[in-house]
Amino acid sequence: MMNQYPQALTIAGSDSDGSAGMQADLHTFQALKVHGASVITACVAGNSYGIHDSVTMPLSFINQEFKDLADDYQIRAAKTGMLGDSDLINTVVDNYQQYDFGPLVVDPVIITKHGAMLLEQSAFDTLKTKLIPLATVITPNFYEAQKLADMEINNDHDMLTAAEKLRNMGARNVMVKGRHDSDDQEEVKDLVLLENGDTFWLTGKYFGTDRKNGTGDTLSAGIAAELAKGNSVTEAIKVAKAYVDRAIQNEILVGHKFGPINHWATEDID
Ligand SMILES: Nc1ncnc2c1ncn2[C@@H]1O[C@H](COP(=O)(O)OP(=O)(O)O)[C@@H](O)[C@H]1O
Ligand SMILES: Cc1ncc(COP(=O)(O)OP(=O)(O)O)c(N)n1
Repeated sequence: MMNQYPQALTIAGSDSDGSAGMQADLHTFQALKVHGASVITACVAGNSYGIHDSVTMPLSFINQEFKDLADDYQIRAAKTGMLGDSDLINTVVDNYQQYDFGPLVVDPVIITKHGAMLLEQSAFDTLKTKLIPLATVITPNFYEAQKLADMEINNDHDMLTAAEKLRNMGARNVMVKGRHDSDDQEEVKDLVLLENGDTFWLTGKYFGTDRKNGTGDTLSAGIAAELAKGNSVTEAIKVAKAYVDRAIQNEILVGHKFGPINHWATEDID
């Protein structure tokens, strides 16, 4: 009998150095034993020193990618990553509403941890009003949560308020990722607000390294992979978080500066 693997979809940008974007998503799908399909929205040219150029895909091409997958594959969950501008978001939303690709994890990619803008400011409203209401889970980082909730986050209570604001925009479950920008900190704390109003915190040891590109993409792809297997949102988030933790804490030497996390970490340790 042929092996069967659940199928998941990443709707994201390509990152040429393989550290983030769609490449990180596909590494994650592979490691978590899910077949990864992709709708490519944009391409960025870059390496471990930074991003140097980007282009977006023609909207007609994106429509065709969706159609071809819907015609043939059985996608059980999807995630969005870099969407670039308002037209792209609208195209993704229209296609997602037309086809059945299962639960949707929205990683509201706005800016990389090294400061490259990956979403036009003029698209923030479209993101909030069109895409967020489709999210089964949304995974903003600290900066994105502040931008989307239009508030400053200074403490745990603020994180919860921001999560509630995002849920009021229509996201069913929200994971607000905590700060990790100071070598003085000992832990990182992410907050999860579930559809039923329950909350829990995920804490992990802060790991000081330059080799941590793609953490957010990996986390959201991990959640999508586990949802494609039929796991609950809570289980999916916990598995994805554990995967990212291992990938950060077992550095690999790829690139000369800000390198990728380690997608072999679970294999190497087990
Ligand atoms: N240096 C670090 N040490 C430990 N955990 C980290 C570190 N950096 C990020 N994480 C974790 O990685 C996950 C992805 O978050 P984050 O890096 O904030 O996303 P993004 O790439 O979207 O900015 C979160 O669970 C976060 O807590
Ligand atoms: C094409 C592309 N998409 C997304 C990112 C950002 O990746 P993310 O994992 O959200 O953030 P970093 O950890 O890389 O900052 C990217 N760089 N390229």
